[in-house]
Amino acid sequence: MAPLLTPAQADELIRQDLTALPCEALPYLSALGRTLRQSLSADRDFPPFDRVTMDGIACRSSDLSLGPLTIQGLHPAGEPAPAPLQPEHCWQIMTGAVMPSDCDTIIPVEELSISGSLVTVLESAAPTPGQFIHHQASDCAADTELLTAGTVITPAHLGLAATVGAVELTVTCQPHVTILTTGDELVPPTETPLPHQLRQSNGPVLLSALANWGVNHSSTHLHLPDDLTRTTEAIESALSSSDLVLISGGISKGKKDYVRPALESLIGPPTFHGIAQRPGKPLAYWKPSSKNPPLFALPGNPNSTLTTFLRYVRPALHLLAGSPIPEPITLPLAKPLTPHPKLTLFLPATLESNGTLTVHQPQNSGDFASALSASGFIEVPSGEVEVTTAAYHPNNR
Ligand SMILES: Nc1nc2c(c(=O)[nH]1)N[C@H]1C(S)=C(S)[C@@H](COP(=O)(O)OP(=O)(O)OC[C@H]3O[C@@H](n4cnc5c(N)ncnc54)[C@H](O)[C@@H]3O)O[C@H]1N2
Ligand code: MOO
Repeated sequence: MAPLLTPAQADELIRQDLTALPCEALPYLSALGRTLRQSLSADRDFPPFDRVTMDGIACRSSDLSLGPLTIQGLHPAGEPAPAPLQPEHCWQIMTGAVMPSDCDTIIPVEELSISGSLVTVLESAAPTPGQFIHHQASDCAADTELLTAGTVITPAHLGLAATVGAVELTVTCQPHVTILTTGDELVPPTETPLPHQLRQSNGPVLLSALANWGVNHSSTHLHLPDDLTRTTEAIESALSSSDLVLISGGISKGKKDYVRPALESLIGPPTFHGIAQRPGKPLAYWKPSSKNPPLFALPGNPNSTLTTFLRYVRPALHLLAGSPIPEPITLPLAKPLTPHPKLTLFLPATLESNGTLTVHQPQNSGDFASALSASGFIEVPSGEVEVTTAAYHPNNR
């Protein structure tokens, strides 16, 4: 193995070669979680008219000192602006209605005494002219850009798309991801393993980690025996049919670790192999070329596969989607922690309600149970001095 990189050096090598996949147009309701590749602007002023914000009456403030007002009629939401208001009259008005242009004050129904068609303002009320009016264009003027390309679409964004009538959205195509897992010792989760066997779990973890990303229907998974020919054939086929290839296992120094030899025979040496980190030290990466899409060979220990997916593949998915990579957040640790002298540590952690991080120290990279209750993981660079804060990567992004 060549000298080990730092995580930051690996990030640089991964990030310099990845660009966004092509776009497609989708009905807006199918675009949740996808990356927007157009901007969205207000098609009109918002609100588009002076909008009433309380149920009550609309009147002229100058009429209020003259005694009870007479109700001229009802002016609900969804009606065009009403006829001119007669002197000493008012409109019974509803939230969402167009503010009549000859009125200046809204008084909520709670501050009124209504008897037949006569309305008296309660003595306890002190209406101010202009109150309870959401003025036209006060949220934004027509043509204001509200969402930029690169936005990952949330329900609130779809609400905006509906509001501005953007019923078709240009988004990034989903990547077709091929997942290959390796290992003679692994049997399908549906089978009962012999004493020397284990059930295969990294395939399901990667499939569902991608599904969390909305990459549901375009990922495939194949489990391979420890066999060079089978491994080479499966990788060759994956390279020709995928936007991204993820391989788990078979990338260390074992006699039956065939992933690197297979890839070297197909596309040459990796961009890097080995990062000074735990877990995930034997991570290897082949950058995209005319012969291959980007390919990550994730170390097979379950913690190593999941952590290297979250730490390295997830940012790569952001780049392929054309969305910005979320930065980790530096937060205080519930207890100080001693770094490793040579390796960056990734440790499962839970963000507590008081804003501190409780760290779950795994026994080893095969100890998947320690991560089960974690909300994310922390990244602790190598060093000699105890640390009291750490960079936190939440799982859910
Ligand atoms: N001489 C050395 N040996 C090892 C080194 C090293 O630097 N020198 N690195 C160790 C580290 S760190 C890791 S991590 C592992 C990674 O090795 P591989 O990527 O080749 O992974 P495998 O050997 O195939 O499997 C490791 C472990 O994980 C289990 N596994 C694998 N795939 C799955 C799966 N799909 N589902 C569930 N469990 C899986 C497998 O049974 C093994 O127990 O290498 C160390 N060795
Ligand atoms: O670094 Mo490995 O990923 O610890 O088991």
